[in-house]
Amino acid sequence: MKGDLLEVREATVSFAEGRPAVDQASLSLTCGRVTALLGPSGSGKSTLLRAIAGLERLDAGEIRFAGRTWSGKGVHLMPEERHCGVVFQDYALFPHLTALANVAFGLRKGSKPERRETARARLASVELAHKAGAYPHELSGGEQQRVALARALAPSPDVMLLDEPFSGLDRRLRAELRAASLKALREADTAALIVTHDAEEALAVADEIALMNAGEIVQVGSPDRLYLAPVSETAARLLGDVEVFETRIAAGRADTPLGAVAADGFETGEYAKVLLRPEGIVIDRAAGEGALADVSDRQPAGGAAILTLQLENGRRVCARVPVTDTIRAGDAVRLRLDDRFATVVKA
Ligand SMILES: Nc1ncnc2c1ncn2[C@@H]1O[C@H](COP(=O)(O)OP(=O)(O)OP(=O)(O)O)[C@@H](O)[C@H]1O
Repeated sequence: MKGDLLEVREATVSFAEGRPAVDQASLSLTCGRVTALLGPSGSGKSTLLRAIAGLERLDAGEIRFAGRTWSGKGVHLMPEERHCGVVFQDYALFPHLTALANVAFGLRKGSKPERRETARARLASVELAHKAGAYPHELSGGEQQRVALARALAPSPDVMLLDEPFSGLDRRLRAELRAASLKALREADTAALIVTHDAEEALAVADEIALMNAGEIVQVGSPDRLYLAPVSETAARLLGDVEVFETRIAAGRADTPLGAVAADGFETGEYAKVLLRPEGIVIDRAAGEGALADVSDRQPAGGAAILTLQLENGRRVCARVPVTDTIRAGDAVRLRLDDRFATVVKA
């Protein structure tokens, strides 16, 4: 129901000696919202998802939904008691059942005709009503994944957990499947968690992103906030390109070769890092103000071009300009920073 919360509090899962696979991770999921769990391979994303689904036990911490403990001290509800829908990357459809029968399979409530009706509605919600009678081998990869989604959504779960659901598909199909899935998830009003290692995908699908690294949740927030105000260099790099300038705070400001950034909450003399997104590098023609730089390279990137710029002190930075921009390799330019794209964090 709208507003219900799934709360993961300091959840820890260990498989062996040493660092736990999930290390005191905290996260909240809200019904009607999609959260992306983004992190590199091996960071613990699947393990956390499996713990929420009840497929892994917690060593510490707890998982609660709408105030009821699912996992915690002395409590471990079985997966079927959690009312979670799970979609894995490999679809796992029953090969001998039609698309409709696959979707109807997990339904327990209602008469047989009612269950068929619910299954039909779910297939329609992923735009596959016309494939109800097809067997999995007669469906494309993207269609199979949509059937898997419809099957997981059919019993109207409180929580939907999707582990890399769009990988293994080509770019165009991925985008289509993503749009269809998001529509179905939002209509279903469930709390959805989508695991991905693809930053672009996380930015595209999520109302909220949780960044995971080495078992820990390092930051949670809206895509814009995470892009513009990362809490650390690690968090910044998980979501996209960033230039990092090591600096020392003086008079409430952090200096970089491209200009200063306000550094509230830091002491004078403290070491810090300025994290600057590529969009925050402003390029002026050589006559303007700012740090002098040579354009050492220009690479096309679709509608944009990536410039490599060498500052007088030898430091290189990369910036994006529209493909229509006439700056070329060999040009001399001036650079300054737009502090809306800069954040100061502890060194
Ligand atoms: N059943 C298991 N037994 C032992 N170690 C495991 C088990 N499952 C996961 N691990 C380990 O836990 C760590 C986290 O794995 P996990 O699969 O959760 O990461 P991930 O972020 O989902 O990675 P990927 O994106 O590659 O799927 C890894 O070091 C992995 O080797």
